[in-house]
Amino acid sequence: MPQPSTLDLGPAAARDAASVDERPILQVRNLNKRFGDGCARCLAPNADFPGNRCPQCGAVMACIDMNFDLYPGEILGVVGESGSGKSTMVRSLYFDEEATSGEMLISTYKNGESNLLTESAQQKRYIRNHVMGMVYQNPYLGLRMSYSSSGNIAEKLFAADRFHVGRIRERAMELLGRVEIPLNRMDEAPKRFSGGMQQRVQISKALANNPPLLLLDEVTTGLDLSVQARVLDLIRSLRRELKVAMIVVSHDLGVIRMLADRTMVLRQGRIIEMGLTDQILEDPQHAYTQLLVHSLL
Ligand SMILES: Nc1ncnc2c1ncn2[C@@H]1O[C@H](COP(=O)(O)OP(=O)(O)OP(=O)(O)O)[C@@H](O)[C@H]1O
Repeated sequence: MPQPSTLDLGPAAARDAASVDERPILQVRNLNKRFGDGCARCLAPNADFPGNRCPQCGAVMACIDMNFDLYPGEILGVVGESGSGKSTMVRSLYFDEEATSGEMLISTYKNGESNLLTESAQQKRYIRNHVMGMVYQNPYLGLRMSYSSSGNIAEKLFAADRFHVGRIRERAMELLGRVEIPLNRMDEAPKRFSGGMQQRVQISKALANNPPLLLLDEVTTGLDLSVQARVLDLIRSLRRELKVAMIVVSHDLGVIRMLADRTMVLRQGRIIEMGLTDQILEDPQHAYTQLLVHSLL
């Protein structure tokens, strides 16, 4: 039986599979992201060329016709080799990149009837503050390093029109306590914290307004194994307690095995396989997944 390369923590789904509601929290339909304008060759309806870079104009098709659902409280893992489109996919869902086309529906936003990708910039800001949280591999992207940790959380609460100073302080204490930042350090700036602590502050900031959906992009990459294990444990317990749905991008199958109920495999911008994590890791169907699993385990 294949074993994860770094952390041997056993399958996630068997231990804490959340009760999965019928209606997806997130539906993604035909998501496309192209870097570059494209040309007659790559924009043709049945364009066909090896890889995802147009040989004529150099445009990169980073996400091609991606379709998937995510259920409340579910963790969906995303794996694939470098350049397969993992980060571009989550960055497009969080509006860090402008998707070229497609639909994204979230059941708690306008009753799941509005395509978030075509909302106004103002609505997208609202969605990023209320409906989704993002945790980046690089904590400098998610935190203001010279603000205090409590100030980082306050910033997120302000953005959601929560201005009561006493309640903001209480909420910061609650969140930082939950991610095990000592409260006597809550007024310190994250730039003085270790990498693992910075990721924990970033997670607490992303959760400040109780979003039902959290996107995590390689959040434990580069951390020591013991620090990594603590962050992963935190993510699992948050899912259990808060029932927040998550998309977890990682090149580390140990992380995916520990966290994800289902996993999607990306190759050259396309989803080539999706299924229960145990099935993907132990009985991959697609030849590329077999290669990926065997090379990464
Ligand atoms: N700003 C950009 N301009 C042009 N091409 C880009 C840009 N960002 C990403 N790409 C291309 O899009 C494709 C997907 O990149 P992406 O970073 O999403 O892959 P990834 O699977 O996250 O890779 P890694 O695991 O190395 O982070 C790659 O071919 C990449 O070169």
